[in-house]
Amino acid sequence: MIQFQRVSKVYSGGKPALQNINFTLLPGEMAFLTGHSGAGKSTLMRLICGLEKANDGKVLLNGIDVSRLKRQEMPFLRRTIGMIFQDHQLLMDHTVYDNVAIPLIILGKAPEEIRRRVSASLDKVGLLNKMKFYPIQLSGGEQQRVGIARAIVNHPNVLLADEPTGNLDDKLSKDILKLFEEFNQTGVTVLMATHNMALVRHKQHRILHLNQGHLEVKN
Ligand SMILES: Nc1ncnc2c1ncn2[C@@H]1O[C@H](COP(=O)(O)OP(=O)(O)OP(=O)(O)O)[C@@H](O)[C@H]1O
Repeated sequence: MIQFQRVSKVYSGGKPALQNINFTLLPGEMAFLTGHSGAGKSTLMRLICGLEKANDGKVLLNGIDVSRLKRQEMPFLRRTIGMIFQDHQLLMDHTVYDNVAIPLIILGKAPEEIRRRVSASLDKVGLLNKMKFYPIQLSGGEQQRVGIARAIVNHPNVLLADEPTGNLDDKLSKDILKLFEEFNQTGVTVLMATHNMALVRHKQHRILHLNQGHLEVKN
């Protein structure tokens, strides 16, 4: 579950990026986070995973106040979250397999478990046959799917995706969205930021709309 209680964020020297944000995303819920460029979408995502701290209010993730966690407690929090970025942040000098394996290597998992989980993740995103490729040998959509496989390899119960379809055409964007919906159907809480209203318009999921740092919850 993700809960924001009267959350505000101001970057030093700037105007408020988020003002008095209140919402709850229930376990297993899926929602879109929309808004114009600079509305505060990335800031909100970064607050959930502890990459930024709120100036005011509480950000609760599975009941834990993220803004009060100590630096050394952060890795425990991050294990429960899968993060996907627009620019996917893959290591270009590592194979697809290695990129997906990284979170598990960091956690010190046994090689056999790593093999099993990486294969399962790559299978889910349809890239099992490309595990030995390097990211440069893949299309933009495939690279994005490697980033998704890496985000789900540790079985997170929350998936945060910040403009995951930003660089992709309509067909690929719909494919990626379908993938998130499939994860959501297995009980994963999903929050996906996008400025692509056409992509989300006919979907049933809740829309959290940011307008200059203020939240307007639609439907
Ligand atoms: N590290 C930072 N330091 C100072 N100001 C920042 C920082 N990051 C974001 N901002 C400012 O906070 C506001 C919200 O930015 P944010 O990146 O959260 O918006 P966004 O909705 O994700 O935009 P986009 O769709 O363009 O990615 C903007 O005014 C931005 O300039």
